[in-house]
Amino acid sequence: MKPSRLNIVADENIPALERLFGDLGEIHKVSGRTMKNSDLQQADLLLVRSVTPVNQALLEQTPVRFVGTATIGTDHIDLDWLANNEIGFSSAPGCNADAVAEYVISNLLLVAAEQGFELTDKVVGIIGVGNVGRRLQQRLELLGVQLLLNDPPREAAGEQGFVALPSLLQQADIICLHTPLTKGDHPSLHLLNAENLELIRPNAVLLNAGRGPVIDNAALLRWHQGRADVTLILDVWEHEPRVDQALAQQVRIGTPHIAGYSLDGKIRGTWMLYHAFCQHQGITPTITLEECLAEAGETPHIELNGQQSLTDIVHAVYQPEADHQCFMASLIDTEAQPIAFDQLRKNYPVRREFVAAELSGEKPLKPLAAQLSAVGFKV
Ligand SMILES: NC(=O)C1=CN([C@@H]2O[C@H](COP(=O)(O)OP(=O)(O)OC[C@H]3O[C@@H](n4cnc5c(N)ncnc54)[C@H](O)[C@@H]3O)[C@@H](O)[C@H]2O)C=CC1
Ligand SMILES: O=C(O)C(=O)[C@H](O)COP(=O)(O)O
Repeated sequence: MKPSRLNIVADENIPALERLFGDLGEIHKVSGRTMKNSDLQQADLLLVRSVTPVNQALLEQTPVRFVGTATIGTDHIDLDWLANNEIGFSSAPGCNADAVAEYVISNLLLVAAEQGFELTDKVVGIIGVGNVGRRLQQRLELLGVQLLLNDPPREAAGEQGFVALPSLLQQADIICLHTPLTKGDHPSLHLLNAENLELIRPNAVLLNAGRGPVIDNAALLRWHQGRADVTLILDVWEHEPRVDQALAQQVRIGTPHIAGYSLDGKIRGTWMLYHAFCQHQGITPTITLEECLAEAGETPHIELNGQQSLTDIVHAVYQPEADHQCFMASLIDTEAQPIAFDQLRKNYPVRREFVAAELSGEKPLKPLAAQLSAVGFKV
């Protein structure tokens, strides 16, 4: 006999679960990393994050009728199996795209300050111009940064304005990877590899906040051992939660797959699943995204005094160095490292998006006001 309330199994690291799904059913929280078929024997609805492979092994002979992943990426989901078994599905496209764009901007401003250059004197190459890449493009363009874009699937669909990957690698001073992990047309697995890493220009910055296996990590390590002039910023790792210790020692900034971890982005992800599930069930959603975000709390307050630079203000909201230091400390015990990786993610401090920051004090003058607005602050 079907229970009158839904049985919902959810990754314990999904925020706002009770707020959004509490009225729809009983929520059973489990570890996403170790979730198994036996956890789902009563489940009608399954809510996951990126660390749970959702496939036949997990779902066969369970009553699950709808799967939601509170993530942009879907490489952990066997979409064909879900479709063939008439199981409803939703991801959360774009939910944390602003967070990733802000992660990139914070990191680039950090490296620019350290190495004494201006972003406006550099060419930034964006590989993968979807929700994340496009938002990064828009913000950098407004800052006056020169861009090169690479996105073969969009180009094949008739969109204009792209360059081929080898040209981008040869010409860009800063390379940002934002492709999904795909294996079909235009596969992105090992998109950067031993052969084309050689094209990267001296003193470049290479940042990956897409998926780890988009760069062949073994090739990256070998290549970088002879190319220490290139600054590496890695948020994602080929075999995470296991991180290649030697590669981690080569990076300027290393983080445990948290580029998208703004509280805003995470709540938006859960809300998008709530909305999609309501639609699937023919229920009218009663909770708005704005209500949920208003309950997020902990808004950053920044008192402007006329002395701060764009970098100071951006870093008052998000400074990647702290994440990097925690990440490096998590590598010390090699055996416990994968567990520490997940712990850092589970206990990630509240990080808000730039738009949530409240600026008070001296009104910023041009050009700072324009720069703040370009990167996403409400000025
Ligand atoms: N580090 C993190 O915390 C996060 C990582 N991600 C990753 O970033 C990826 C991108 O996110 P979105 O921009 O929102 O996805 P999206 O689906 O909106 O855009 C992806 C873009 O990449 C392009 N693309 C696909 N294959 C390509 C290839 N071989 N070469 C160049 N471009 C290619 C697509 O045409 C599309 O325009 C996600 O799939 C996810 O894997 C997303 C959010 C957070
Ligand atoms: O949205 C995506 O795609 C991501 O990569 C997420 O930010 C990853 O977060 P988890 O789902 O692994 O918590």
